[in-house]
Amino acid sequence: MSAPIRYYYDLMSQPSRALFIIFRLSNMPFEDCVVALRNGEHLTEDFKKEINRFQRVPCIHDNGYKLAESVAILRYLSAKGKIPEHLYPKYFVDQSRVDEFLEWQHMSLRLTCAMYFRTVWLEPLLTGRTPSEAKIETFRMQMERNLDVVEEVWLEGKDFLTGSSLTVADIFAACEIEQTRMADYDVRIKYPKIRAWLKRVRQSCNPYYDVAHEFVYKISGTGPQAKL
Ligand SMILES: N[C@@H](CCC(=O)N[C@@H](CS)C(=O)NCC(=O)O)C(=O)O
Repeated sequence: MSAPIRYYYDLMSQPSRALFIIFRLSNMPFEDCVVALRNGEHLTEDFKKEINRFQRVPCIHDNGYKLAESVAILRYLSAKGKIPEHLYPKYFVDQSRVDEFLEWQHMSLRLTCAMYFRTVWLEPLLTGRTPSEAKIETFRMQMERNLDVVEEVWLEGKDFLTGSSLTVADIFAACEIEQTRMADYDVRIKYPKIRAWLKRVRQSCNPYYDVAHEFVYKISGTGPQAKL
């Protein structure tokens, strides 16, 4: 029997949380390798040489094979039979619908939610400088253009992003949207479909969803009951 994969992650990172939840739902054993981004643990030469040449999380080591990029990791483990079909379909047509979302989200939902989070929460913390209202507004508008697409296109007439049941697409998306809580953004106010969908995603993924988001809840001061 081969050793479990080594999973390098930080639950402050959206794609790290998504894979964490997916691995747990898949009953896939992994060796916990927590990387504290806030302490710069990924910025050392050792990390670059031994763990991930891109100096980011998430990444895995599978019996010496090193792989980064959350979506590549997901596809690799699915090809190895580690991810159940209901989460990431094997039939190419169904799979392509999930892939469509995974490709779409990188430069739209992920980019703009992450930029909003960075501008409102992370950069002030790192630099001590407060962003201007105009800058916050620009990033909020860019993010909301993509939240509009989730609300009006992806969630049009269905309970989950790609159909009637939960897939990895929902998990990746929810983790990106949850990140904005830490920047005091409440997605529930403008987006009733997203609000109801997030509840479904959380229910379908718990207890792992709440475990993965513990830190997000704590930082945002919004406990599980008060939220979504
Ligand atoms: N496209 C990559 C994104 C990875 C990524 O941006 N990771 C961030 C955390 S969410 C990171 O490690 N940042 C550290 C840094 O940039 O210094 C994926 O999906 O895995």
